[in-house]
Amino acid sequence: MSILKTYDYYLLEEREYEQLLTRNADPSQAVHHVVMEIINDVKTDGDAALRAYAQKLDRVQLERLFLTADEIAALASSIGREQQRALEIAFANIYRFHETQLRKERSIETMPGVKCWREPRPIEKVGLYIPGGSAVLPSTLLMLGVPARIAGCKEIVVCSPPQADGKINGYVAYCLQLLKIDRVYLVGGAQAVAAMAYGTPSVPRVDKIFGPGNQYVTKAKSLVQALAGVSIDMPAGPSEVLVIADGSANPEYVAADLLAQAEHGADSQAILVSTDQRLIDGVQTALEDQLTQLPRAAVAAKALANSYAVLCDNLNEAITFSNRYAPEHLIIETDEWQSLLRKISNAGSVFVGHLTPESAGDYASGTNHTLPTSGYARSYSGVSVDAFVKKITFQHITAEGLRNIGPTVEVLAELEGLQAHKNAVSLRLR
Ligand SMILES: NC(=O)c1ccc[n+]([C@@H]2O[C@H](COP(=O)([O-])OP(=O)(O)OC[C@H]3O[C@@H](n4cnc5c(N)ncnc54)[C@H](O)[C@@H]3O)[C@@H](O)[C@H]2O)c1
Ligand SMILES: N[C@H](CO)Cc1c[nH]c[nH+]1
Ligand SMILES: [Zn+2]
Repeated sequence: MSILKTYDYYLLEEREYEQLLTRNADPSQAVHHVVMEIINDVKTDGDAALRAYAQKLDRVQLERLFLTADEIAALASSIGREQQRALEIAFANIYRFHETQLRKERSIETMPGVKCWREPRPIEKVGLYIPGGSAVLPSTLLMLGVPARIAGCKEIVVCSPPQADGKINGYVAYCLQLLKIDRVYLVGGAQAVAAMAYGTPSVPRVDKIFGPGNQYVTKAKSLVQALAGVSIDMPAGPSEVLVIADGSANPEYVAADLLAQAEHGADSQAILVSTDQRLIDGVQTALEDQLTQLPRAAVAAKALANSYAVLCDNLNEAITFSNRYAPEHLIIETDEWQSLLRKISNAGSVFVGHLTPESAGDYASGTNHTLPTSGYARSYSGVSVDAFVKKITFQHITAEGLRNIGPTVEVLAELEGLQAHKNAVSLRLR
């Protein structure tokens, strides 16, 4: 039995091609309506709405909506040394990769005496959403908290769904300590996004909201961006992977990489694009074997039911398909990977060679795992330090500079009919 339905690239009609590229559509607007109601409730009722949704959606009764530094420290102390060490190494590698992103830019003299430059300034208040529905992801806290710290953000608000005991996971607590964040809000889903967008008596309003999440979280981020005037990092919804593999690939590795994203959630998608039918057959067999070994087999099996394989004639076609799909993660498992890199135009993060599992980037190699999904890799980058700063432009003009640039500005102001603009220059040239 084949787990992945296989399409022949050559036989794809345009409409079918389009359907294969579409994911997480909400045609009945069901998610939209649910999320709109949650946003309105939080906006109107504040903390009371957050408590009610914690009860309804997370099955937890909460008095206080946050944990203090002492409570975080107690939870963090419960985790093992091996796990602490792994989180510390991940923290250090993520820090090392991201700190170079805050490089000072050069000042440019566009004409003699006319100098222009840009300087970054941290976004003052940022909100980080750490998913906690089907799996708790402490790694996501490192992926968001490290660039926020490097950028110098003054206030870092962290929200994550409460566990059944009304607390958070000890690994998340340890990451909070590594990041020197001394409070965490026990709020999940769309209600967390709404709380950070509007503010409630307990949860501070922020200037920009970051973080991945399920379809409710992702929808809430796009809605509050329009309704509350708060910025967001990007649409970072259910995880996706597209693997390009040829006859040189190991089917066991390919199957493992597909399953690694499939186990995130039933709405995840794992796509195999190959030039070799035997490789596709081998991956199907390996998927069957490996799936039975997974604790989250039921979730992964559902995700694979939304997934598929595409058989192409050559690697150029494979890249063309991938560029149109614009995957969150692209893995290239072929000996030819070097010649393909320059042809990649749309992808969140790329993993090349047979020994580069995507899991390395999910946790510890240093790159960021908060990435655009659902085709948004066509126009968005993943999270980086840049996302936590604004870049302000500056300029200084000398007397010589004004003589050089002034006449041009006068002509342009005149042709736009904006006399006051022209005067601001002419007065200084007199
Ligand atoms: N793109 C990325 O960068 C990236 C990174 C990490 C994780 N992810 C994705 O993040 C997602 C995490 O999802 P999750 O569900 O595990 O955690 P989550 O924290 O995003 O969502 C859990 C919350 O969803 C809300 N919710 C659940 N059912 C609801 C309903 N019927 N109506 C309204 N709200 C409801 C609840 O408030 C709950 O607390 C996964 O899809 C994973 O693939 C993406
Ligand atoms: N693959 C996820 C991004 O889509 C990130 C993650 C966190 N933990 C494991 N994986
Ligand atoms: Zn992952």
